[in-house]
This record gives sequence, C-alpha cells and structure tokens, in this order.
Amino acid sequence: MSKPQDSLATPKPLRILMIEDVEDDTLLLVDYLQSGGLVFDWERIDTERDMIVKLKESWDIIFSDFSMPSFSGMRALEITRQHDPDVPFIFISGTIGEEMAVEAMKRGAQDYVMKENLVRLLPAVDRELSDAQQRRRHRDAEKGRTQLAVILEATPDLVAILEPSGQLRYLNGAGRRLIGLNPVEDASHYFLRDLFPENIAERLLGEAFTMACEQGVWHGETALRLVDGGELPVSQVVLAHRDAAGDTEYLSTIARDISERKRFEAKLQYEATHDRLTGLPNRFFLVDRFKSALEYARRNQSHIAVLFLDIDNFKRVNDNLGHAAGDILLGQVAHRLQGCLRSNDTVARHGGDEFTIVAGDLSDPEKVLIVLHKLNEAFERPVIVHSQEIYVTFSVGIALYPHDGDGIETLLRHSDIAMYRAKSAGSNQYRFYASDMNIRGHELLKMEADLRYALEHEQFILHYQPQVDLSNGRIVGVEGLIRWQHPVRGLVSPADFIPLLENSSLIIPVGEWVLREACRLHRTWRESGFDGVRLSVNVSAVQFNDGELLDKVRRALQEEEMPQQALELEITENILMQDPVKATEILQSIHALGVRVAIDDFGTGYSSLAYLKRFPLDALKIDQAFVRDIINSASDAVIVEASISLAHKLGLEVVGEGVETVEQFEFLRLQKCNLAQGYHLGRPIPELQLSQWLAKKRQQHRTSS
Ligand SMILES: Nc1nc2c(ncn2[C@@H]2O[C@H](COP(=O)(O)O[C@H]3[C@@H](O)[C@H](n4cnc5c(=O)[nH]c(N)nc54)O[C@@H]3COP(=O)(O)O)[C@@H](O)[C@H]2O)c(=O)[nH]1
Repeated sequence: MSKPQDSLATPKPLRILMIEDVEDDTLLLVDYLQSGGLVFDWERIDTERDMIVKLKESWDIIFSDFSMPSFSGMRALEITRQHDPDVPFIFISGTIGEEMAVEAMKRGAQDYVMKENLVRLLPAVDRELSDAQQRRRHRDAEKGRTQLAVILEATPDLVAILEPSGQLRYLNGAGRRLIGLNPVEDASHYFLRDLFPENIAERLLGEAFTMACEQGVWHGETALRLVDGGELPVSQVVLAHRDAAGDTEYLSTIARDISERKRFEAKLQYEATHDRLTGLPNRFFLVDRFKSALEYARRNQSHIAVLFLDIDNFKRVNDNLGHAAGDILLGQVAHRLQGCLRSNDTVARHGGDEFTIVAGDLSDPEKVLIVLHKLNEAFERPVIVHSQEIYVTFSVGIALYPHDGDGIETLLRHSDIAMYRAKSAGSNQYRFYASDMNIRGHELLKMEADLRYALEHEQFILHYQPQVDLSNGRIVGVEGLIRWQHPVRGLVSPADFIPLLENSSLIIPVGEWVLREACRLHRTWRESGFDGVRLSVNVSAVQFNDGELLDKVRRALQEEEMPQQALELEITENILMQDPVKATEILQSIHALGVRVAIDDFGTGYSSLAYLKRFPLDALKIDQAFVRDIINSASDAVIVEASISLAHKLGLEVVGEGVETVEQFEFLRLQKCNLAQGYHLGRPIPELQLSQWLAKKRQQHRTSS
C-alpha cells in the first residue's frame, strides 16, 4: 500500500480522528489498520462539543460510527463539511443501511465500510487520501485563480491576453477604462490597434511579438491610445505562452503608466539643457543644436555664424541696482534675443552676462549682418528694470563656418577671441574672427546706414521705361525703376542696393515711396492730358509678404485719385512659388482692388505656365535672358513662342523684356506678343524727359493720323 505522505524520506504518521462511542471497537479498528501497515496517530471522540474542538486541528482522515448514544454520524459529517470540504470522511458502522449510506454520500461522505467486514477499508483510505489531495490542489488552484483575477482587475496596469494576430482575448479593468470599453463588453471584438496608436501597434505586432515568440519575452517603452485621443507613455512587457508542442498559443501583455517618470525625465532633461535664470538653452544644448545646423549646412553648402555676445557695462547694473536687478536684466535680454531671431537659430546663455547665438542656413557669410541688424533693432528700446530705463549694448564676436572652423568648440573659441577684440574697441562693437570679413561687414553696414539716410533725405528717384504696343507702336505703359542719386557716387543702380534694402527690411518704406511716387507722377500726366498710360512698379518678396501692402496700395490710389487699372504690380515668379497658397490669397486681394498684376522675369524661376494659371494674373513678362537670344538660339526662340502662345490661351497679356534690336522686336511682333520693353524702344529715363518724350510721341501720332 502506498503511503499518502509527500516526502518519502521521513514518512509522517497520518492523523486520524475516530468518532466512536465504543472504545473496544476503536482499538480493534486501530489494530486492523496498523496490521495493514498504516502508520498513524489517532484520537477518539464521541460528542459534538469535542468534535468542534478537535476540528480546529488538522486531520488527514475521519472515521465515524453512524449511530452513537450522544452523537449522530450524520451530524458529525455536517460539522466536518462546514469546517473542511475536502478531508475524507468514511463511515464505519454496523448499523448503516443502504438508504442512509446513499444519503450520507450525498451529504459529503466519501465511503462507508461495515464494521464486520473491514476488507475494503485500507484500499478506501488509500484512494480517499489521494482524492482528497487532488481536491485540495484543485481547490487551491481555483482559489489562486480567483485571487489573481481580483488582483488583475484591481491593478492600475493594463493587462491583456492576445491572439498572435493581435486580437484581444481578455482585457482587465484598467485596460477597459483606458480605451473606454464598458466592463461587460466582449474584449474579443477589439484589436491591438484599438489600444495603441497605429505606429506602435505595428511595432508591437512586428518587433515585439516576434521577439516574444522567439525569446519568450519583450519589453520596451510604448504609449497607449487614450479614450480622449491622447497618449499615455507606458513601460510594456509582452510574454509569449506556448502550447505543449512549443508553438505560441497566445500572448499576454502588461503596460504600466510611466507618465510621471517621463515628466520627471523631461524636467531633468530641461534642467540639464537650459539655463535656470533665463530659461535659455545652455552650452550643452547649444552644442546639440549646432550639430543639426552643421548637418544642414553640409548638405546645402550654406554657412553658419556663431556669435559671442557680452553685455557692455553689465557690472555697473549689478553694482548700482543690485544683483536681483542684474538677474531681471539678464532675463529680459534673453527674452528679447530669443524674440528677434529665427526659430531655427539658437540663442544660449554662456554664463554671466555672456550669450551665444548659432545662426544657421546662411546662403552667404554676409547674411550674418541681418542677425546683427535684428539685434540692433531689438535693443533700440531700453530694457526697464525696477522702473529704470537701461540701454543695452553688446560687444559681439563672430566666427563663421566653414571659414573659421568646422566644430562648435573652435567656432566658440574664435568668436570669443573676436568678442574680446570688439570689447577692446569700446562698447557696442562687433568684430569678425576673420579680418577680411570685418572690412566687408563694415562696408555693408555703412551702406545700410547710407540707404537709411538716402530715404530720409530724398536721394531716391524713379526712372521710367516705356512699354510699347507691338501692333501699333503706341506707348501703353511705363515701368518705374528706382535709382539712388548718391551725392558722391552718382547714380547708383538698383542691382547694387535692392538686396541690401531687402535684407534690412528698408525695402518696406522704400517700396512704399516708389508706389506713391509713381501714383503721383500718374496724376501729373492725367492733369496734362496723357490718359490711358499704365504705370507698373516692382514689388519685392519682403513687400509682397508685408501684411500692410494692400492698405498701402489702397491709400496711394485714393490719395492720388489714380484709376486702379492704371496701376500694375510686377511680382517675380519666384516670390509666388515660395508659398503658392499664400501668394494666391494675396493676389486675389490685390485683384479685388482692381489693380493689375504682372508676373516678372518669367522663365527664370521654377514655375510652369500650367501652375501659373492658378494665380489671378493679368500679364506675363518674358525675361530678357530669353529675348536676348531669340534670333541666335533656336531653343530660346521656341521657349518664347511657346510662352506667348500658352499665355494667350490663359488670357494673359505678354510683354517681351530687354528688346534691344529691331530683329527681336520683329520676332515678337510676328509671334503676336502684345507689348515690348527694352533699350530698342527706350531706356529708363527721368520723369521730365519722359513727359517731354510722351508729348513728342503724342504730337507724332496726331500728325500721322
Ligand atoms: N523691388 C524693386 N526692385 C526694383 C525697383 N526698381 C528696379 N528694381 C529691380 O532692380 C533690378 C535692376 O533694375 P534696373 O537696373 O533698373 O534694370 C531694369 C532695366 O533698366 C533693364 N532693362 C530694360 N531694358 C533693357 C534692355 O533692353 N537691355 C538690358 N540689358 N537691360 C534692360 O532691366 C531691368 C528691368 O527689370 P524688370 O523689373 O525685371 O522689368 C531689376 O530686377 C528691377 O526689377 C524697385 O523700385 N523696387
């Protein structure tokens, strides 16, 4: 007979509780069992009270008589089952009848054996002990499952069981709440992509499931898709569960909210990369941003400027107003510096009263002057600290990539050296590390100052170039072209100063002056009886994107009582192609005013006629580069022919620019080009000369007709 103990090494005696009123019967039974090889300890009781006391101990098996004078076997069974549903309970009785025995089994007795015939007892003990053990294991497992289910439902982590396809089998309470699934809804209608954003669901199905199936487990950081559309960062584990054949039967996953940690990490990251006082990036962050700027500059063959700024006389602020005031000043300086730079540029606090700027994506080194210009503008107004006005100036050192180095450390060192040179030259100075740039930089800044002076002292004038109708030779319009009447240099070409005006934003007031001047001249013509001649002016990119352009045009028209259709704005195709959607909106508003729009320098940009049909335009000016060679270059001739023909199909008037010869003129006339402009028909000339010329032409026409 097998012993029911788990350990074979030290067999523990069984504990048997005997419920029997006759002691001799008990001894006989004990004797029988011992002679059958059973090792056990035992106790005998025969009252309900003793039984209740004894059941507080643990028993391996209970034998009970059926009927006793002061206790009933059925009652003993009932009490036992209340205490322990699994302990084997066997009736050993001489009196139990068949019917009662069946009833006893129904109520939870495992067996009954007749006192007179104990042969079945030992096998029954053996069997019942083993069954009881199994029942206990089963019950423990069931209990464990119930406990786990309670834990799973109570945990704040998402727990899910999934098919390898990503379909859900089970989702716990936390998961249901996160994705907005009600507690009774069947989770198997849902998939991984209902729990996670698209890209993460794909990563889990790919990388995570594959690794879990191969190695048993995958963990990583992902994010859950929340019911409100937001995302919750989580730390996630995916486990693969295999069947007996080793194939993945299902997967489970646990995802834990790590938003608090992420916030903390972000805070740490921010603190590690930003200056506490000003909130600006610190040196480390600057290095990082420089790397991105460098990659871009290498790809696009552009330049980067590293500027080292030191506030002039900062110590005086600290000494006179105190350190707290100094701190406020630094904060305000930081704020203004950040406000005046492009979003891609980086301004960092280097320490103390020193700041560094990395300005990338400069098409040429001189573009750094735009940054200097913006700095000057930003600090034209004083900074107010404790009601005191403080005018802030900087000593600025500039180093350029690739000219002065290709690493941030070198460029910072060189800009620092340049800053010291600037400082030793006095306050509010800048110096380039490379001396040749200093000369060029000074020249350009001087020229910018001269242009400002030119605007204030009316040194700009307009010259006018006629546009002639190719079908009858009449003048239908003139183009106003700016010149700078410099007191020393004489008449300066716009090609030499328009780019500088554009860089410094001076083009806005100068452009407005051109517009007003042209409208003023048109009024004098109308007053002298020259009606029907149109006037066109050039509009630069900065002007075109100036939110006030429309108001300025409207005001000029009103004040000079100019007919709207007599004014034409010339805009190059490149300006339109920078942001076609925005350009369309602006052009529509210009058109709504009744003003004409011509596309200038057509053919030099990247647009196509098909694209241009989206814009509300009136005329197209074929660039002089094509007209120049129409006689000698077959390809240019074809381009011009095609442009004229397509433009006509789009309802546009066509102007041929730069017509210098009679052959070019004839070619355009034969191609039915509408207007021509160029030295062959007349160079740009001053107002007085033009008025005389118009008068002469009018006279000629009167005589000929
Ligand atoms: N934003 C503004 N830009 C302006 C303004 N005034 C002029 N400009 C632009 O400056 C560029 C140079 O202008 P300019 O030196 O005046 O040259 C113009 C003509 O003189 C020249 N032209 C005309 N006919 C001929 C010719 O037969 N041969 C030849 N070699 N050159 C000729 O072409 C220029 C006309 O330019 P466009 O505007 O494209 O019609 C120039 O880009 C001007 O746009 C201004 O007020 N604002």
